[in-house]
Order: sequence, then C-alpha cells, then structure tokens
Amino acid sequence: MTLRLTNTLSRRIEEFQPLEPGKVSIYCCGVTVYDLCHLGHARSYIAWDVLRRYLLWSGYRVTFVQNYTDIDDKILGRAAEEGSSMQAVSERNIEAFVTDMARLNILPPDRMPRATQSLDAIRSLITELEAKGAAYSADGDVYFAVMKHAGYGKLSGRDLAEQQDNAAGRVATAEEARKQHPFDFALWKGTKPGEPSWESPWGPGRPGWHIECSAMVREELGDTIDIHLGGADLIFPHHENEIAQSEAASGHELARYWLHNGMVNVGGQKMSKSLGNFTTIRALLDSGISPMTLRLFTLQAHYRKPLDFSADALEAAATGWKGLNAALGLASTLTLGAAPAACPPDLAAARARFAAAMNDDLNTSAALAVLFELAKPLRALANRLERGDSSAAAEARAPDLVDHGQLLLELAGVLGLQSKTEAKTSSTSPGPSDAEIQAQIDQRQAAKAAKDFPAADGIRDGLRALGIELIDRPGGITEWLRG
Ligand SMILES: Nc1ncnc2c1ncn2[C@@H]1O[C@H](COP(=O)(O)OP(=O)(O)OP(=O)(O)O)[C@@H](O)[C@H]1O
Ligand SMILES: [Zn+2]
Repeated sequence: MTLRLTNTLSRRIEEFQPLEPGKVSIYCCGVTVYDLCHLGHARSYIAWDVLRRYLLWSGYRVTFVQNYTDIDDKILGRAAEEGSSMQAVSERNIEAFVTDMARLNILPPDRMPRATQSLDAIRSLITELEAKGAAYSADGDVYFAVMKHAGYGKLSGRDLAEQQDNAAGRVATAEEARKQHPFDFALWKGTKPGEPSWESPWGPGRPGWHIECSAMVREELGDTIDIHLGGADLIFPHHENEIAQSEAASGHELARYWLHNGMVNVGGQKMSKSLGNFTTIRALLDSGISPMTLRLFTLQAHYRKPLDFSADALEAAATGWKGLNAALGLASTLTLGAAPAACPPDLAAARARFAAAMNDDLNTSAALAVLFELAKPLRALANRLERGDSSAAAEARAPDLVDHGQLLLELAGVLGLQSKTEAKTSSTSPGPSDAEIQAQIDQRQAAKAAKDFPAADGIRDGLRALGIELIDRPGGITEWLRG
C-alpha cells in the first residue's frame, strides 16, 4: 500500500507519486520572524517533521527547504517599537526559532533561505513576470495582474468575477487605486521613509511577501516540486499568489501536492501572534511540560483538523507520554547490544498496521494506537522493575521482548518521539545528557543493523540539531562531540 495524501489542489486524497522515483522535494512556508513561536507553529512544524520522517523511513531521499520571512511590516513595526532594526529583530527570532524547533525534536530543514538573501532571485522573477505581461508597475510599486492569469483561484476556489463585483462602488485606498483588480497584489513595494530598501529596476523598495516564496522555491528546488506545505490560513491569498506568480513565469505546475495543516485554536479562535491569544513554545516547555508531551498532543489529532488548545487536553497528553516514555526508556536499555532478530509475525503485523495508518493521509492517531499497544508489556515490566520485582529482570531479557522494544523505538522515532528524562528543561538547558545521547547512538546502531538507514540518518540529524555531532570510527564505534 502506498502513501495517500489529501491534496488541497484537487480537494481529494491522492496516491503520492514523486516526480523522480525515490526522491521527494519539499518546500515549507516558514515563519515571519517578528516574535517567538507559539503552539500553532509547533503543531504545523511537528506535522511536517512527521511527514518528512515517514518519507525517510519509507526509503525516500528527501530535500526539505523552509524559508524565513525576514522582510515584513510586522518585523518593521516591532523594530520601531523597540527602537532597534529589522535585522536585529529577525536575528533574535531566528535564533529562538532554531532553539525551539530543536527542543521539539524537529529535524532542521536541509536549507533555510531568507528573503533578505534572495533579492536577486526575487528581482529577476518580477522582471520576468513584467516581460510576460503578468505584472505592471505603478508609482514605484509592481503588481501582479490576476486577470491575466488563467487559473487564478484554482487552489482556494475563489471566483475573481464575483470579487470584482463586490469591490465595485467602494471608495478605494491609495494602494487600491493603483491596482487594476482588487485581487492584484504587490510584488514590489516602493520605499517609504525610514524603512530599509533595496535597489531595483522600479526604484528603491522591498519585495512583497508572496514573491519571496516563489523566488526561493525556484532557486532552491526548481520550477516544479513534489510537495508544498503550510497552514490552512495560507491557502488564500499566500499560496494562491505563489502559484500564480510561479506558474505565470515558468509555464509549469509549481507543486504536485499541496498539504495544509489545520489551526490550533483557543476558544474557537486561531492562536495567533497578531491576535495576542498565543502561548509560546518556550513558555510551555519552561513551565515543565515536556517537548514530547507537546508532540503527542499535536499528533493525537489528524493534521488537517482544527486542534483545540486546553489545559485538560495537554494534561491527557502528558499522561499518555508518561506511559510511553517508561516503555521507551526500558526498550532502549533492552536493545543495548541486542542482535537484530527475524521479525516475529505479531511484530510484522504491528509494523504493517503502523504503515497502513501513516499511508492513510498520515493518520497519526491510529499510528500512535500501534505504539501504545506495543508499549503495554514494556510499561508493565518497567513498573515491576521499579517495584524491585526480582522475576522482572529475567523476563526483560526474553528475546521476544527485546524485539518488541526495538520495534517500539523504531516506530516512535518515525513520529519523532524519543525517551528523555521528564526533567524540567529550560531555554538555557545544556542539551541532552550523556546517557540520553548514548541511548540515541544505541538506537541508531540498531537501525543500522536492521539496514534502516533513513531512521539511522534521522537520529544523527536529530542529534545534530541539538548540537551533538556523531563520529563513526572503524569497528562500529561511534563517538560524539558536543557543539
Ligand atoms: N494557530 C496556528 N495553528 C496552526 N498553524 C499555524 C497557526 N498559526 C500559524 N500557523 C502556521 O505556521 C506557519 C508560519 O506562520 P507565520 O509566521 O506566517 O505565522 P502567522 O500566521 O503570521 O502568525 P500569526 O497569525 O500568529 O501572526 C504557517 O504555515 C502558518 O500557517
Ligand atoms: Zn510561503
């Protein structure tokens, strides 16, 4: 059975077929770096981390690109409030983003381009659009002409003619007066006093938000990519506009599959930096909630569904993680030095159930049910060991249980769930302990022995994100360095 994903473009669940066999190119819309990230961002990036890990586990070579939007009105606004610069605000929040994502065990993207570093690509894309008649300049601004692009609205299902009628008779703002159609959007904005600006054929100014992503996708991954990711709030206008710009320029489809995550809501309203109803990732982690509890909380719901944030729901996830953590902790000690065994039929069935759940549009709650089932005997044994039950130690050495533990570790790794001490971690946390690093190295060894190289690479990448570099020495010995 192959992976099936809901494609927003076709509004259907489709079988995933990459452009090139065995390879997947992914672009994920990144954060606008004007503040700390909240639980909504965590949900989005955890969902896509799981997609990436699952593709790796399935044997694909994945190239994952995610941008930083570091030119934006909101960043400028924050800089003005603070009396600092757009660059200072961006740098600080980029650093915080990297730390928060690593704490959540999200694999770092292969490349993370920034708008400020992509100006050449942005300017040449706008020039191309203008040359093709898809864009027009007006008083130092450049706009995309939506009416010139057949297919505008195909992702979001918006009707242009209807929108034109709705806008008729309204008093236009200065910007609206420059536009030929209300849906036309700025590719380039002429400079305003006191704002950073860059030179361009249209005079000094800065790029619009949508063109950044089109330019970065093209520069990093080419005209057509396999999967484009983002939150459902980006479908319109951001992704609709990205499609229009990229496809008008290249004449090719921008992305084969468009995946969107549902929103984290608070009391029915989107958790949002702009609305001010957000709880930051670091506030949650610093209050003693473990990163894995947050992962579990988000993965218990389907990625496309809205997710309500409440203390009760988080509490339930914490209880769930406590049990799973005990089983994973025991499993990692059992598998130490264990030889890979032939997979017994019940474990093969569990593996197949896990894969079937994930193939079903990333049904992580069903995949978690397989993990909880596998964890049951290990949890029971961990409890007995903790109580000092003398017969438990012998039982823990039973080969069946070792295999069980190995599979649990492997599948949990696909969801990015890994056993860690539940100790309170703070933003100044020194990173994983030596014992935790060793447990990861052991898991990686087991994955390699089972010829599961994507999982082994995933573990190495995860450690790298935490500043731990692995060095493989001859004779199967792995040493590590803390960065
Ligand atoms: N509440 C949320 N739930 C799920 N995903 C979200 C939520 N808020 C933002 N995202 C997603 O996170 C990614 C980065 O978002 P971005 O930095 O553009 O945030 P934003 O939407 O501007 O934030 P805000 O609305 O909080 O000001 C996008 O894919 C966006 O859809
Ligand atoms: Zn984008």
